[in-house]
Amino acid sequence: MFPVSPNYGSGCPCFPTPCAQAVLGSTSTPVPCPALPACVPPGVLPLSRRPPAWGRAARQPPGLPLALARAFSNNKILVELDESSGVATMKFKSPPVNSLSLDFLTEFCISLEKLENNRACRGVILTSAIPKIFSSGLDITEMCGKSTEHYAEFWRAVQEMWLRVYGCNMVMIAAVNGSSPAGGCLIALSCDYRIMVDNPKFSIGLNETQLGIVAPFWFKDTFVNVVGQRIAERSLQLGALHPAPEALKLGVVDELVPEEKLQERAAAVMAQWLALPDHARQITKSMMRKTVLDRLISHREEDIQHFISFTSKESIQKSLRMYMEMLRKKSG
Ligand SMILES: CCCCCCCCCCC/C=C/C(=O)SCCNC(=O)CCNC(=O)[C@H](O)C(C)(C)COP(=O)(O)OP(=O)(O)OC[C@H]1O[C@@H](n2cnc3c(N)ncnc32)[C@H](O)[C@@H]1OP(=O)(O)O
Repeated sequence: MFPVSPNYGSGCPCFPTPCAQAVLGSTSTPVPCPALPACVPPGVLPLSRRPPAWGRAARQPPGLPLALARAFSNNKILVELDESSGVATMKFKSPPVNSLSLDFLTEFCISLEKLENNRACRGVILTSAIPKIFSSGLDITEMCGKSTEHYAEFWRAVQEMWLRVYGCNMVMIAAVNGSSPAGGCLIALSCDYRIMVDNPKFSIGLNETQLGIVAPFWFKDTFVNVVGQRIAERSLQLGALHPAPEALKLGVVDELVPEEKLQERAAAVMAQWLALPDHARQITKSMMRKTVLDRLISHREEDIQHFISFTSKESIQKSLRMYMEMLRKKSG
C-alpha cells in the first residue's frame, strides 16, 4: 500500500478510504485529488473553493449536521459559527498560556479546514479564552530534547498552520486580547487585520533572538509585509516585544480598543470586510501574498531540514533550556 498525500485527512470526502489520486505514487510525489479540496497541496487556496457569497452567507452544504456547523470544540480550541453573519470565532483555550504544541497546531489546522469547507463561513475571528494571553508562541518543550523525527513533524505542523492562515481565502481577523510573542505574533500577523486590547501590559512581537534562535524567512517575510523593511529589521534583530501602544505606532497592529469592546469591534470590522465582493477581495489577497507563500511551498522540505539541524545543535538546545529555566523561575 502506498502512503497517502500529506494533505489527506478527515476533511476529505473519500476519508477513510483514500481515492486513487490521494495515494502517493512510487515517485513519492504528492498527487492532489481533484475532487477534494483537503487533498490539494497547501498554500493559496483555489479560488473556486469559496462560494460567490457576496452580501450574504451561502447555504449550508447538504449532509453536514447543523450542530457541527454552529459550534465544535475538540480540546484546545473552541469554534463557534454564527450562520446568519457567516462569521466564525476560534477561541484558543489551552492553559496555561496557549502555547503552540503539536496537538494545538493539529487541532488548529483541522478546525480551520472544517470552516473552509463550510460554505456558510466567510470570515474567522481568532482570539483567546485565556485571560491576558493571546498565545505564548511555539511550545518550547516541542523543540527541546526530542528526536529529529519529532522536530520534523512539529515543524511541518508549524508550516502548515502558517500556510493555512496566510493563504486563507476567508477574511481573518485577530482579536488580540493578551500577550502575543513569537509564534503568537505570527498568527496575528498572518491575519488580514489585527485589533489589540489597549493595555500596555500586553505585548506583541517576534522575540526569537531573545531566546538565541532565529525567526525563519517566512516569519520575517510576513512581518515585513505588515510593517515594512526598516521597522521589521530593527524589531527582529532586537527581538522586541512591543507594548500595545507602541505596536500600534509601528503598525504591528491596526487598532487598539478597550478590552470590553474587543469582540464587538472585531465583528464590526469583519462586517466591513465582508461587504466587499468575495471574488475581488480574494483575488487581491492572493495577489498580495502569493510570492511569500510560494517561497515556503517550494522550499518546504529544505526549511524542515534547516529547522532540524539548527534546533539539534547543542548550543541552541542550551539556549532553549536556559530560557525555559528562566520562565520557570519567574513563574515559581
Ligand atoms: C539559519 C536560520 C535557520 C532558522 C531555523 C529555525 C529556527 C527556529 C525558529 C523557531 C521560531 C520560534 C518561535 C516561537 O514562538 S518560540 C516561543 C517564544 N515564546 C516566548 O518567548 C514566550 C515565553 N513566555 C512568556 O513570556 C510568558 O510565559 C507569557 C508572557 C506568555 C505569560 O506569562 P505568565 O506570567 O502569565 O505565565 P508564566 O510565564 O508563568 O508561564 C506559565 C507556564 O507556561 C510555561 N510557558 C510559557 N511560555 C511557554 C512556551 N512558549 N512554551 C512552553 N511553555 C511555556 C512557563 O514555563 C510556565 O510553566 P510552569 O508553570 O511549568 O513554570
